[in-house]
Amino acid sequence: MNNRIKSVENLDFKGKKALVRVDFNVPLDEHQNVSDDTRISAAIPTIEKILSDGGSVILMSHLGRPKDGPIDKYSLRHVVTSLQKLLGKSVKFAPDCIGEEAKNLAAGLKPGEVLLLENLRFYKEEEKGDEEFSKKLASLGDVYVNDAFGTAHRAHASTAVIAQFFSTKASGFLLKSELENADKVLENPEKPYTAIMGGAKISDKILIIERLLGKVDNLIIGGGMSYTFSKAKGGTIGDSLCEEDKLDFVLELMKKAEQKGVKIILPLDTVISKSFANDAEQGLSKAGEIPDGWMGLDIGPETRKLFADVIKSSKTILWNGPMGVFEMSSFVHGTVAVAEAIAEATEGGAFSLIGGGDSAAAVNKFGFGDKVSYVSTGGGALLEHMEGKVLPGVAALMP
Ligand SMILES: Nc1ncnc2c1ncn2[C@@H]1O[C@H](COP(=O)(O)OP(=O)(O)O)[C@@H](O)[C@H]1O
Ligand SMILES: O=C(OP(=O)(O)O)[C@H](O)COP(=O)(O)O
Repeated sequence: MNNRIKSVENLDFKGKKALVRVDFNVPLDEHQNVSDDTRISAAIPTIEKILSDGGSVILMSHLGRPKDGPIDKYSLRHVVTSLQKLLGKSVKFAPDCIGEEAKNLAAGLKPGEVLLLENLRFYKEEEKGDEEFSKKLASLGDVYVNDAFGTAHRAHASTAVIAQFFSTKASGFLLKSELENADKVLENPEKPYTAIMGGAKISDKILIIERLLGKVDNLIIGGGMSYTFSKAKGGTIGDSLCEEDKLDFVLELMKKAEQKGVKIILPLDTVISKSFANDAEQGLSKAGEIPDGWMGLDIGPETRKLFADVIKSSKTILWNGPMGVFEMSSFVHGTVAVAEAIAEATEGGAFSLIGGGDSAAAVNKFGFGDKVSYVSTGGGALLEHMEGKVLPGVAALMP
């Protein structure tokens, strides 16, 4: 990381109110309980350092992608219990991230106290990087700290624009250590270098793939991402996830990969389902031959073997995005098979880096967290850092 950026470890927060951007975009179960607290626990060292100096902490984050203002499903209130448990102390909650109540709660914070603000994305100004909104948030604290590695690739109000309103700004422990760990791979990746992409954020991550082509030898595409590739190649994909406006882009991407000598490895078969439900009627189809009225929700057994063989012959492995809807027991097998192959490759000496909110949750859920080299809290952020980009959330911390 750029060594001109201040770190919380070199600051004294005594008597200060630190406004800390964290990434508490965590998976919630059907009862709105946190189902994986990796991202919350990863932010604890920074919070504790500020509190132990005699400062107070105002936490701000997004949760999910709300489109039309406040909605209970995406309320950060749902993370309070987990946060309190991990911190071992009570946390105040502001039901709006700006406005009178947030101001009063922030102003009344005593040293050692923690306040969590409601979801920043309940305001469209957050993603737009609106200056006025940033200023209102900034008025809540004296010092700005960014520890939201998972969101550092977004040039949003709370991750980037806000920094200009502070004379003291710093990276948290998590942001710093994530960048340092990723840099170990970035500097000298041993070959063959294989990237594995899956998940559901297709339009974002398809663009990243293009830029990874200059770095990797193999690119495995699974999960929700793969159906756009199938369709672009002329296949039928039923009701599977697809980014229609990226079909031409994907064809270009495959051409570019061939020119660069990068192997793109796509699924051979797909577990299909009549609806997006664990207990719906299920079947198996060849990739690109999914009948109407069905959707692909996991990679099939032939694909699992194909992907595992490539992974096991790799020396550097970068994985973001589950291979299927791993939250439902019927569609876990692809993600488990890939995690197993990565664990085996790692045991044989490969370096494996796995990132993303859901990917980290999957790896932990299936017990592979300590069988891979490093689990990052960032997915898109990790990939963008790995392609050599300075992330906006990091750039904003430079003096
Ligand atoms: N075939 C699929 N159809 C629909 N959703 C999928 C499919 N495969 C994976 N997913 C979903 O992708 C989500 C994770 O995607 P993403 O956010 O891109 O990953 P990460 O958080 O690890 O960066 C999971 O919730 C998973 O259920
Ligand atoms: O979960 C996140 O990214 P990830 O899915 O790439 O790991 C971050 O919280 C960023 O969320 P966003 O992709 O809605 O901006």
